[in-house]
Amino acid sequence: MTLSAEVVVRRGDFVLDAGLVVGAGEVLALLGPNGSGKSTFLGALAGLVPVTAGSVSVNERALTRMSAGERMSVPPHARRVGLLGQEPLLFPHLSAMHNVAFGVRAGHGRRVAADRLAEQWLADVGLAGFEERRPAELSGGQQQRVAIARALAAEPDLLLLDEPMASLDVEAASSIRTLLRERLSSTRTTTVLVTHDVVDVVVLADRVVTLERGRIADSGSASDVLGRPVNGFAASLAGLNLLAGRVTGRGLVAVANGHIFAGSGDLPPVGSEAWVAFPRSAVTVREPGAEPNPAVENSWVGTVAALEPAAGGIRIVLAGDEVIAEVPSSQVLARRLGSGSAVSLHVEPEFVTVYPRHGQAQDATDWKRASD
Ligand SMILES: Nc1ncnc2c1ncn2[C@@H]1O[C@H](COP(=O)(O)OP(=O)(O)OP(=O)(O)O)[C@@H](O)[C@H]1O
Repeated sequence: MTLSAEVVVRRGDFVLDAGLVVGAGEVLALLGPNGSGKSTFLGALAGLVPVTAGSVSVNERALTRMSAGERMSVPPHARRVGLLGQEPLLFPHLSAMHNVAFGVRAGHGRRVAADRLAEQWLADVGLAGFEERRPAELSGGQQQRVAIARALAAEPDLLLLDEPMASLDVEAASSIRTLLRERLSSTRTTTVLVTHDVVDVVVLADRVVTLERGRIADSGSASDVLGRPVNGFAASLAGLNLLAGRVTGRGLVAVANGHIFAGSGDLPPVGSEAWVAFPRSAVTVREPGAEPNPAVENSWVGTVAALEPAAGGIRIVLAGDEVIAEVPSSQVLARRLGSGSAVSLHVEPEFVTVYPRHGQAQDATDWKRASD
């Protein structure tokens, strides 16, 4: 089933004005900073949030048509659209099997064999033997498995996933992610997945769209959007620093604060605007006193504004500098770094990617201000 949506939704001062096409069986990840309109978009697709103008259809079936001459919206329960959020929202008084059987009946519109199919679904999500348990007798991860079985058993034309792993611990999230991947590909369910987790994108998504302030900011394959980001949100999700600059020489880009970066990639001509991207983890903190020569690229001095936890170490946030460094905690301890410490930083050119910047009015940190 192919989803086509082009909607305008007004919520107070906020306006969502965005379109999506998701191919049959495709999993599209919808990313964006807090408040960019992801849940509003899912709500519009599910029929839970009123659409001001535009249309939503799945294959040839219109779900919403809002124009000057027509106001039509299929109610949520009649859309054949499944919605699964952070919370499993199971019926507490029903057993796991009856929760799933409810989904089966919703999809098939009849009672026949619902329990048998539900049993099969529970086995498919790794819960054989748990049929008679009520939600309160299941772990959070097991409850989410039941919710996935219930949603997919209804054979929805479109499945909407709103951060389905966000409230699970790392281990449960990982197994639910694997389960979703198997089930979505075997059922070829057209899916829109909202997430803040890069692992969800890498494991589940065929394609990625980023939203910023209610508009589509970028779209493409996961490797395009995360490997060559054009906004700070996607860069941050990918663990990259992203700086806007201008090409000053072959492979050299001067960024806003005057630092020069040498890198490689799809090099635009001298004088044109370019992005400079490099992993936060590729930034090294040098010994104090090893002051950089300002004439040498990729080295600069900063002041530590804050130290934060990061995967595998400590994130160094610099004062008045967009660059973030993620280093092993041993480096921070050895150099006794703390708020206010001066640091000498460096990134090897082999980690620096340069690519053209076409007419993007926003700078890489705009999204932070937008989500404040
Ligand atoms: N019921 C509502 N009434 C009015 N405005 C709302 C309502 N719900 C959300 N908004 C506004 O709509 C905008 C988009 O919110 P939305 O929840 O869609 O963003 P999001 O991208 O899903 O954010 P998050 O990642 O934090 O969940 C925000 O500015 C929010 O304040």
